[in-house]
Amino acid sequence: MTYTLVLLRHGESEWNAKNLFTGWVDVDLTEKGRAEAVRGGELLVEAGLLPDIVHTSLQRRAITTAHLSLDAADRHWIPVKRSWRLNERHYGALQGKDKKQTLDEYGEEQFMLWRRSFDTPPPPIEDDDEWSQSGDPRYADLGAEMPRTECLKDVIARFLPYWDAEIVPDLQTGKTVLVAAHGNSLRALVKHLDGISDEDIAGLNIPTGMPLVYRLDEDLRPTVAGGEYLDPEAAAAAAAAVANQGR
Ligand SMILES: O=C(O)[C@H](O)COP(=O)(O)O
Repeated sequence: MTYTLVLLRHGESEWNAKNLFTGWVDVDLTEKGRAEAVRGGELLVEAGLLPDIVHTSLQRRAITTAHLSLDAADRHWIPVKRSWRLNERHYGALQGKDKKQTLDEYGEEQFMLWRRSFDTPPPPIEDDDEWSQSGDPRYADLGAEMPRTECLKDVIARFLPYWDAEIVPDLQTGKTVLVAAHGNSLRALVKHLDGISDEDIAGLNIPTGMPLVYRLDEDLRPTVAGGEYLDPEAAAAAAAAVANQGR
């Protein structure tokens, strides 16, 4: 018995296209991002992988990606669960900043610490910053849990309770589970599934709009390390482009 989990990072967003740090800012998809989402759904059909349930973040780019892919796969009707715990990593005071300008201003080492280190968060965002989520009604119940910056370690800490309580039980009923989320919330999940070290996770990048399939054994260990992209060549090229953002 194996469980089937499909991970899908949202398609290209407006701020991916502009090369801006996004985090919890609720930007939309570009036309290219919408096409990626539709293509993701077509790849699911071609692989015979039809999701029975979908989990998304509370952010438009993941919600719309899930909808467009499932629509293309004629699975627009399946149950959906959403949680802030699947949101992108909160990028703190970097939200809204240009990645290249940030690299030029702070240098390679600091840029990569903020972007890919396991446990160094960017400076926190001020509540009156134009890109703060303070006062956003969708996070009203979070209270003191509402992040103002996060490193990957923080994302893992807020993501794992949702994984254990909501996603694992769905997998264990034999459902094909789609998780439509974000570059860094999916890096948190992949790190957990594959047991990637705190150092090595820095080198892992997740491309937009490319379904990544994990078959998990009964102990929730991947039968193939790293899972399998449905379009591996396109995924490798797109992951390299993510790694090079800011350059
Ligand atoms: O929040 C963002 O800017 C992106 O979704 C992820 O960015 P990163 O690849 O620079 O972490």
